Amino acid sequence: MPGGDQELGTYYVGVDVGTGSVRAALVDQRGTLLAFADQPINQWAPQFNHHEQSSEDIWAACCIVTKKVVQGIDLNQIRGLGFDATCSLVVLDKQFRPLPVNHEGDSHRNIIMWLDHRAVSQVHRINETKHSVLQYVGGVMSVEMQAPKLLWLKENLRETCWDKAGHFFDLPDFLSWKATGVTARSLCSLVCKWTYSAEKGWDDSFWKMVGLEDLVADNYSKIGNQVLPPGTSLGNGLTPEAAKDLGLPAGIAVAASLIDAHAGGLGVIGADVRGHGLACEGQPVTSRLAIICGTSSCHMGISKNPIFVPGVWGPYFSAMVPGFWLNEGGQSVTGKLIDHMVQGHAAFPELQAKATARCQSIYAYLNSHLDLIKKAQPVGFLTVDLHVWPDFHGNRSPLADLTLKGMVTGLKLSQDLDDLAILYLATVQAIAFGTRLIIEAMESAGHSISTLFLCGGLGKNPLFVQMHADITGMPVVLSQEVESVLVGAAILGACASGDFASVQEAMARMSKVGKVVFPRHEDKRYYDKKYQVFLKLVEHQKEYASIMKGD
Ligand SMILES: Nc1ncnc2c1ncn2[C@@H]1O[C@H](COP(=O)(O)OP(=O)(O)O)[C@@H](O)[C@H]1O
Ligand SMILES: O=C(CO)[C@H](O)[C@H](O)COP(=O)(O)O
Repeated sequence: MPGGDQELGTYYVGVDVGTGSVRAALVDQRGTLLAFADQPINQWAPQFNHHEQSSEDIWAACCIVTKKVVQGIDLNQIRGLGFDATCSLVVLDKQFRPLPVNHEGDSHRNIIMWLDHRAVSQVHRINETKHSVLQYVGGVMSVEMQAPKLLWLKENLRETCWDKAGHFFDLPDFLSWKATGVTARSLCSLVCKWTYSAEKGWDDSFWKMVGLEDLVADNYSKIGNQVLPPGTSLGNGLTPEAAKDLGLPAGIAVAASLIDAHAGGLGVIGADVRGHGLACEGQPVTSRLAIICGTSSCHMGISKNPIFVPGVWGPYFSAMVPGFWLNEGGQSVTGKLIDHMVQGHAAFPELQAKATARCQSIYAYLNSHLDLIKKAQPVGFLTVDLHVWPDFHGNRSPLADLTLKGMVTGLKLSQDLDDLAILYLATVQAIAFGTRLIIEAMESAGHSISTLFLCGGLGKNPLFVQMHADITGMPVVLSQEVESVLVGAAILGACASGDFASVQEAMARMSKVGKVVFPRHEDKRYYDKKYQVFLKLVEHQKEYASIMKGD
């Protein structure tokens, strides 16, 4: 059990690999960040819907940020290291060298990213099998999961990739292997993205039915036949080679990893909420929904018994909080959608110039511009005649329809900064309405949610947070540490070190409430009307598709 003085001199390193950058933090036993560093990472999009990265680039970025956060620290005070990452697919050959996942044969690009939608035909065929494992991914497998991507590689890059492959890793597991030499996979990645069951293991019949029987033949050695709960200490800890790369002592405990959204969930969901006037105070932790909002948004709700929510991933046993089932709703592009809408507008250069002149981020500038133009009315009312449907990259939850597209209605001929600001507001609102739709689906299946715990890059945007509160009608809790995903990664390191008896204990000690944003109930009628329009948009989109399909 950690004690007062010991707490001050004991640190963990958390490393978070997001879509756009790698971040690291030095975190103490109270969950306070003492140092933070980040480093952008490369992405390639060689064709539409293909998104690739490099495991060598990502490891190099992990090394840069880790070295930075431990500078000037007595390294003996670091007790554990935890990684989280996006659920992207890393491909290595039998000697653990990168293999190309592209027609160009560029082996540097050996990662098919999570948001890659190349395997559309493969996922359709997988879903047509109606195999029972699909019950545990919301009834429909997503093109963003690993089975369709593996099938795509087998069908499209047989000689250059599939036949030579020795190891297919989820990115979080690649990182823990790189740090320790241990190829064991995390229960989190295998359960959430690879159809593994925490209770029954792999289902041979699924892999045979979808045409990936070769993975069964060698007892799943390429995709993982040793599976450990997140936070378990791996092998003999950090290898001397990885220790040199990262600037850390060899032998320190390294944890079995988590997917990034799940690390965010650990970083926020277990906080002590007493004294904040929240409905979840004194209620089970199952009344909390963690929302991790970066490039995408992930909605993580837990339950004591399995809850089957059509179109919402899961239920996954012990994939985030041990002993609890997890349902994971999601929106494939949120931060990326806001960036896309803003950067693609004709007034973007003007916005950039004005924000730079004021030394503000473009989003801080847009938020203050909206405050100027709203006059006496609430800011959200500026979009009375402008509505957005946000599925520019398909719908992950709860419609589970990757064919859906984005929609905007209410456009005018002007293209000035006011228009840009209002379009940005309507996009933020559309994402919040998408969250409301996911919450409604989870509640009608049996969840009972009263409070949102929001983190990720979009948690730094006060407008995004307020709109989530107003549109869902629920309070939004922000953590004391903005970089809560890194707190989640550090919690893994803390568990691996043995300093905490359980993930739950580490969560309770290390996640802390910061600010609470309450909904403006007086605006409810307006948002209820906008929600009606929101639902009509998708109904109409489906009608258009059906008209165009008809004779
Ligand atoms: N200070 C900020 N203000 C407003 N939005 C922000 C800010 N920082 C990041 N974002 C938004 O957050 C998104 C990235 O979040 P992040 O958690 O870093 O993503 P990822 O983990 O996917 O790399 C960006 O797309 C951007 O829209
Ligand atoms: O599928 C996911 C989690 O299960 C995430 O959407 C994916 O990992 C990307 O995360 P981020 O938006 O933070 O980059």
